[in-house]
Amino acid sequence: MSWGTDEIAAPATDTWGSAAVADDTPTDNAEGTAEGEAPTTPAPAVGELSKEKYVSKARDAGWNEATAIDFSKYQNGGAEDNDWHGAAASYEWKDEYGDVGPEVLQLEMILFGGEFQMKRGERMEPLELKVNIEGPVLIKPIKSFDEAGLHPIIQSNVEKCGYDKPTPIQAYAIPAVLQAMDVVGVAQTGSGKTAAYLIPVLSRLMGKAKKLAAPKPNTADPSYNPQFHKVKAEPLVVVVVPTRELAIQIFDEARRLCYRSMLRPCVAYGGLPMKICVEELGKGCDILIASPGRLCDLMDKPHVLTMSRVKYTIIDEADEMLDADWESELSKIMAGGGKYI
Ligand SMILES: Nc1ncnc2c1ncn2[C@@H]1O[C@H](COP(=O)(O)OP(=O)(O)OP(=O)(O)O)[C@@H](O)[C@H]1O
Repeated sequence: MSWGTDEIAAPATDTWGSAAVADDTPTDNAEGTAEGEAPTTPAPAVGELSKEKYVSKARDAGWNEATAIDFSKYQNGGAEDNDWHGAAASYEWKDEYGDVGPEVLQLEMILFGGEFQMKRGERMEPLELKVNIEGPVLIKPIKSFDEAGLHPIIQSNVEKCGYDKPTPIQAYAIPAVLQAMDVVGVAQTGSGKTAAYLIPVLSRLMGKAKKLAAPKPNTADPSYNPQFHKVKAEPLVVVVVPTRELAIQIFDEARRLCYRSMLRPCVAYGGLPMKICVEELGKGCDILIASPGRLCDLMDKPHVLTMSRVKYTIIDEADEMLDADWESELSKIMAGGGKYI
């Protein structure tokens, strides 16, 4: 795994943030097909549905929101708040689906309806447009998401998120990642960096997930029993973030973008009961968003997590993560659990 040589920089007057995507599969091309897509009936637009009705149906159907946890039950200390966002509803995959799962309107309301989740950024227009690119290849920016040749399911999820057009960082980073480049992206805060790496990475994995991903249990099946059916988490994508707030925010975006895909996102961050983390990972995990300390703890439990299938490593807030404080954790993570300093 190497650090990026192509740099995308959008100078701004504001706070800065950065994200680095490292791709372990440099020979692949962007996938743009949805062979075997399951036939679906067109759904009414979310806005036309009665939100209350679908959210309440969703709850009846067992889709769980992030729920408060009584930490006194776990007694492992260290937890400062009592929200466990890792158990928030995400798309549950069944073996019998083809490459694309059917729509679940109740979940769609939760993911894209906006009751629980932050969605489309309203202040994208005034974003600074000055862009610097460094690297051997000149990237032609995309002007629309259509132009990017995304997998249809990711394209549809982007539309459901209400993203009309790519932000500057997305216009450059999406085609670069789709062309299997390692990318270092720097842009002002709130400029859509999360989607800038998640969209192309997920799009590239779609269609290949069946081949690449580890088998996962049918958690949607009522007979699912964690004791017997739990698996080892073998993520294809690891996103490392410095704070739990950021981890939760990225997890939310991943839940939306993974809708109707067999890619299952999970989040793990410090301060939360390890027992619950392990339970969630035991349901299978393709996209792992984690804080460095917790990720290293999990890597020390090879029966819970292995990094052997990782294809993409993303370091969010890379400027902060590359600080000396995180050196040993990052060395371990980048070495994939093998030798590290
Ligand atoms: N193309 C787009 N059009 C409209 N809204 C978007 C687009 N891309 C992302 N957003 C929304 O913009 C908001 C900010 O995005 P995001 O959190 O990814 O920014 P960021 O650059 O990662 O910020 P930070 O540096 O604070 O982490 C989010 O609500 C996200 O859903």
